[in-house]
Amino acid sequence: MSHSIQFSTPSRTLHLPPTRLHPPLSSFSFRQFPLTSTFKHTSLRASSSPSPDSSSSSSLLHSPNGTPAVKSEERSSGIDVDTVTEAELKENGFRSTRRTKLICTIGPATCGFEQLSALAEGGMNVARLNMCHGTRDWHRDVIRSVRRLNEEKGFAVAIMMDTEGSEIHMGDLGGEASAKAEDGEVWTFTVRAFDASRPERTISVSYDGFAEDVRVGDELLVDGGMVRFDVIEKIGPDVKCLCTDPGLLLPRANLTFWRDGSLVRERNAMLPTISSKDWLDIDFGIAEGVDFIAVSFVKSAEVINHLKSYLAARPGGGDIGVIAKIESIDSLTNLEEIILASDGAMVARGDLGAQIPLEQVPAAQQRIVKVCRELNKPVIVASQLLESMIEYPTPTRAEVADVSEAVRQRSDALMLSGESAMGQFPDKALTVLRSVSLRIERWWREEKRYEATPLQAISSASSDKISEEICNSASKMANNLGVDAVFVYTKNGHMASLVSRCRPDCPIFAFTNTTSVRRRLNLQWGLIPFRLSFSEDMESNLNKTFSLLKSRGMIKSGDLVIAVSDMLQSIQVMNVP
Ligand SMILES: Nc1ncnc2c1ncn2[C@@H]1O[C@H](COP(=O)(O)OP(=O)(O)OP(=O)(O)O)[C@@H](O)[C@H]1O
Ligand SMILES: CC(=O)C(=O)O
Ligand SMILES: [K+]
Ligand SMILES: [Mg+2]
Repeated sequence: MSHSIQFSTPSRTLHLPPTRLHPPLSSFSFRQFPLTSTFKHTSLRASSSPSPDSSSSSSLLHSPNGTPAVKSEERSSGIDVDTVTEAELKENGFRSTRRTKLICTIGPATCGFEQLSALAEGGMNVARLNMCHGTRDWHRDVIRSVRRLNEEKGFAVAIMMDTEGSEIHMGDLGGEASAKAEDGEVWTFTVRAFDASRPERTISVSYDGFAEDVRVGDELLVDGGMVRFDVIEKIGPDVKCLCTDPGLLLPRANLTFWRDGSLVRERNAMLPTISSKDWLDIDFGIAEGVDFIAVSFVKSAEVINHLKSYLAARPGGGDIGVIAKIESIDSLTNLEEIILASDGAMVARGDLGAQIPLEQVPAAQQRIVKVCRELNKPVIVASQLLESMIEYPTPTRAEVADVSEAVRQRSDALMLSGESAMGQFPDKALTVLRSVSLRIERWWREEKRYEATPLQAISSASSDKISEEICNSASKMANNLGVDAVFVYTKNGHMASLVSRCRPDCPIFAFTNTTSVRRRLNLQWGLIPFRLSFSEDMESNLNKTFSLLKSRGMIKSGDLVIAVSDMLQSIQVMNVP
């Protein structure tokens, strides 16, 4: 049985494009939705089986006679869903499906096909590549491995490329993994390049103006204070520094210098947010078809707009989401306009904590998460979530509390950095993120602890306003009726993000017809993205979806669902036939 609320939109008042119009009904009409029971069953092979050994062929669709497989991208009548999500749904039921998305930075510890495969099995939704490290050939290999994994094993792992940016950082230590600076040692920071191996106690600096900008008496902080030096002498391109807080120097670590207790932003503040090297990396990202570009050290909305217009003008570039990394004082000053211009934001606490006092980072995080939610942009909480797991197999209690807080704030995604890039326990770290997310989500859902965040209206165009109201109402209805899932049919993903923004109690099945939109949706809270070819006819879409999901055992007769769509602006409530 089905009820539908249709928003009839007389063109006289709302000027919707003709394709959105449907026969005039009373503004809010309930009608029976006749669902045919003559489902055409497509025979699906291993894709419905989550078992690891069968998953290598899991995205292949077999014809009823069991002959040749068709690649997921080529078939038109099937449905693609992430094999791990599918397994989770079947195992735990809809309600306990994880809502918080997980991002892993890929590095030497995780770049092999089997290692990537293990991360995908462990729940990685997005793989991040930090262009500060590695060669383009190395990154290309990782991107291709992830794509192969998606095709062969039925995942929808998205790829996020993170730009290097042109803030001041150390060189790469001539191939060494780290260097230890001891208390009282004198080190040389230099803008000279070394031809051969790195001279002892010498570090190269990326910024040519460094030796001119620093002054004797300044304090030099590596990675926001992991190691500290006092500047004691300047000799041409070399700056002699005395180590005052010992520690490990890591390749390409960020450098800041402080004078009289304040961060010095001299001419380095004028460095371009996107350097010439970054533009080459961006061209590489477009050519390789990455899903997101995360822009480091964003200072204003202009750079985001600039990049977005650059992407829009390039084939395939328009499919790439631009994520603003909030990690500088300027980005906090211009937060709202930056987030409005972007397709999402990252709370990059590592560098942020080097630019503002550490005790201000939690409040900044809360503010960024809140602004993103209000403006309907996905938000990622990043850096040091499980830092101790780089070396140890269990997290500290404090780290678990930090992860819990990010989940409780209902951020869209959590990110691993060194834990997955070069740590000893990448899979265990991912398991901790997954289990803490699930536990906190369940706890808060059961106790109905979520404060009702009043969401401000964000749309200006009238048809967008209708979509927004539909999603707000559908989410509220979903909570009040305790439905099993919200189904959203969306071509460009916007309607799905509007439902996600409401953070309803049930999972959101987002059906879209392109694989690139499907992968991008994988960053957003609570969305379970499916690829499905659908038509303008909601009745046939629903029939097709029910049939395909039932045949895979993902839904069953009697499940209560709410369906919304951006083609036909309607809300339908129905039991699966
Ligand atoms: N592609 C890579 N190759 C080698 N090492 C890597 C790679 N990516 C990351 N790492 C290692 O993992 C550590 C943490 O990685 P991550 O990219 O998260 O650094 P970050 O400092 O948090 O990011 P950012 O440079 O964007 O501020 C790095 O310091 C580096 O040692
Ligand atoms: C992730 C990142 O860039 C940071 O935390 O600085
Ligand atoms: K970076
Ligand atoms: Mg950073």
